[in-house]
Amino acid sequence: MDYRERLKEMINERALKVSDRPIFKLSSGKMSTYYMDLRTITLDPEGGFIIGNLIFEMIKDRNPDAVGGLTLGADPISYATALISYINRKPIKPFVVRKEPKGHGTGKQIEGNVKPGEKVFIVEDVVTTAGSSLKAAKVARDFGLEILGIIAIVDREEGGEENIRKEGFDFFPVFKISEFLNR
Ligand SMILES: O=P(O)(O)OC[C@H]1O[C@H](OP(=O)(O)OP(=O)(O)O)[C@H](O)[C@@H]1O
Ligand SMILES: O=C(O)c1cc(=O)[nH]c(=O)[nH]1
Repeated sequence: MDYRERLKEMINERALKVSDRPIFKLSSGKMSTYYMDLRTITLDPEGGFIIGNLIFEMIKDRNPDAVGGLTLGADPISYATALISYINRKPIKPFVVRKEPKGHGTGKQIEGNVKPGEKVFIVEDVVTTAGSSLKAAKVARDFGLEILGIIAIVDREEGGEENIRKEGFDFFPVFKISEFLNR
């Protein structure tokens, strides 16, 4: 079984929760009959290894300097991709975008070893409205990073892609929700 197939199996077995009533509250405030708890996979040795490999393969030929996104969902994805990139002798640095600038110390909103002018991909576990990934992309762009695109493990196909493209960013989902659910 290839990495994508195995990841799909893990999502079906572990991450996808479905109800006949809209019991899941989303980040946008909307209620949903299903929820993708991808942290059960991104924060897992096999899941992290597979995701790191899949994303590294997706981005390596664009020669990005770094990969990162909005904490918390993006963090294990960025770290896994960075570790796999190093093993493959093509290091891509991870970075973290805080939800708000740090209130003391450095006052930074972007943590990591990135510098203005570097090329980056923004990563995300789930895209619904894309509010979170666009926040990360805009903070990164304002810092001076060049955004090569936004990558999500799962796109819920609820307008996120349109919102991302409206802002002028490319979007590369690994899966669309229609591969898991008929809605
Ligand atoms: O496309 P959107 O409408 O923005 O929704 C998707 C976002 O919601 C979840 O994060 P959440 O807001 O639960 O925050 P967390 O990562 O801090 O848990 C998920 O990890 C995405 O970041
Ligand atoms: O929209 C969200 O907040 C959201 C949906 C989902 O399926 N999974 C998740 O982690 N967040």
